Amino acid sequence: MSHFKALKGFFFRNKWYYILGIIWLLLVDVLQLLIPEVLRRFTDQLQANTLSNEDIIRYGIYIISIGFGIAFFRFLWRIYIIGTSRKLEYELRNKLFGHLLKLSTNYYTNHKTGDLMAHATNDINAVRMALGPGIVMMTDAIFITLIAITMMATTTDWRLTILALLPLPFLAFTIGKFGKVINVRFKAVQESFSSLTDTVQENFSGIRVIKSFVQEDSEIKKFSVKNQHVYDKNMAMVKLFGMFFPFVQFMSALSFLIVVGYGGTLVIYGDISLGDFIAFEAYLALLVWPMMAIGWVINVLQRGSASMERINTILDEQPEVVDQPDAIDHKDIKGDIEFNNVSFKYPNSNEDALKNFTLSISSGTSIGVIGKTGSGKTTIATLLLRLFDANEGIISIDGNALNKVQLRSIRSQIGYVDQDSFLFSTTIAENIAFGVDECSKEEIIRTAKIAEVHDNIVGFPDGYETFVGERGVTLSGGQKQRISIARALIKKPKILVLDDALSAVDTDTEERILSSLKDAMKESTSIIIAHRISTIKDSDKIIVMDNGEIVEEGTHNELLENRKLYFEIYQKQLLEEKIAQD
Ligand SMILES: Nc1ncnc2c1ncn2[C@@H]1O[C@H](COP(=O)(O)OP(=O)(O)OP(=O)(O)O)[C@@H](O)[C@H]1O
Repeated sequence: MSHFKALKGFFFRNKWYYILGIIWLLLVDVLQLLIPEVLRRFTDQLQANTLSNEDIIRYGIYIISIGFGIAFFRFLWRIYIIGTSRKLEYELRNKLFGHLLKLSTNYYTNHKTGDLMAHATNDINAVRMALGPGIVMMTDAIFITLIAITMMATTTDWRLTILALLPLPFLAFTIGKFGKVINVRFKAVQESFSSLTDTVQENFSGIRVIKSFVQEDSEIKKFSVKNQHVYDKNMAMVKLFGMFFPFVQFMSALSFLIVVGYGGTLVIYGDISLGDFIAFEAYLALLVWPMMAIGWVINVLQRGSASMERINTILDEQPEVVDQPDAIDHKDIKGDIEFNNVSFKYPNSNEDALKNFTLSISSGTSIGVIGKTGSGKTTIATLLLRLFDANEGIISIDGNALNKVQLRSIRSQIGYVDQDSFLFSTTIAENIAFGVDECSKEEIIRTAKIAEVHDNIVGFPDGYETFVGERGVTLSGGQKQRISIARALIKKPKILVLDDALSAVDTDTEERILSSLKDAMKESTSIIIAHRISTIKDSDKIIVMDNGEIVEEGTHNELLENRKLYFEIYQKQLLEEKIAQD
């Protein structure tokens, strides 16, 4: 339970909600416990033949008033306790999401999205259940049990009380055991269902691959197997509950049998009144539910505590890349970039992605980066954005080492277009304006024009208000890339990084984009990573990467004269173009 300590701030802020909620809850219990007393007096008067019409009305009013009081205070405790647990869920979810977004990119390499989603849904829900319904049931069960037993023993007969309660500890113990099995089976149901939803999600996302490989029948079969698994797990649960409820009823019936037998004898011999007998039965009926609840409460609290532990593990996780205390806020980056003897290995890799990498880029110039796949091109951008910190060497902007500058000031002044061109499921306008707090429609259109995507956008039914993704239009790879370029440009970045961002665009459009960019980005430094020579040939300087190192550098013409790797790539691409034209 110590894992809940992390929530002490929340409890402290909301202590009055919990305290008042528990008071309302106890009031409901007191009112419930009054009913047997009313029944006792009513029956005794009935038996003694002293019941008048006014008495009947009076007892009726008591019962209705108690019923009304129970309903009213039950409403209050639900609002105070269950409502507060919903508030806890809301705050915890915000905290977890905010924290997860602050963690470094490496965290996401090592953790599956499905697991993170499970923490954000199942674990938070389990904590809410423990600290809402769990607390209610525990308080309720303890209070009702204590008062009902005291009332039974003091107002009726202590021997009858002991005998009637004999089956109950056994009942509570067996329910606890049942609870454990229920827990295991419930987990199995959840796991099998989560695996089924993963399959469905993957099938829908990969529907084009399934269709083009004619794999519908095989996928349906695989789905069927998983569905059968879910069914089997659910049936195991159904069978367990099928035994659970009759068992509880049988065990509580044993208690009632004892009361009927021994209590009936006590009534016949005049040791207790008929009213005592009726009240006793009513108290006993009130006890069955706490016995059932106690096993459930233990499970809910255990599950909540385990979930809180998992959430705490995430919340204790620290971002790997952070601002140093003396990091400066470098507001007006000029764009001079230096990589000085930089070496870097990804955390879960044995190979250097960059080796002794040294490169100097002056502000306002453009540099083209080309090389084989996996040669370290993207890693240059990754390190410049400080998504990872280099293991050795220094990277600096305008003479300031990157780790001496605040992350926010670096990243906000770099316009990065990544290879995936990921867009959010919202309008095209909102996607373009993603990186800026405010901007005019004209500004959005202006950048879309530079990125040569304006004509495509106005061709969509809702223009700039067209939804992208599942709820809207499906964009071509080239359209996505150009919207991503507009998204980077609208930030008016001091450094622009295009990472293979024109690969899905035809060479004519590419030429137009590059020439518009040249005008728009006169003051900025550009790093253009590409596989096609046409994308980088006009850059002020080109570097050729191989195996994490620069193997050639110079202008397009210089590199062609070198007749090395760059020349080879050029020749190959010329040949490919020729074949394509023929
Ligand atoms: N997150 C990562 N974890 C481990 N290794 C990685 C990671 N990202 C890249 N690598 C490895 O680092 C090396 C350089 O990768 P990088 O993405 O920089 O290459 P690239 O030249 O941009 O390739 P491409 O042209 O295919 O985009 C590769 O060997 C790659 O497998």
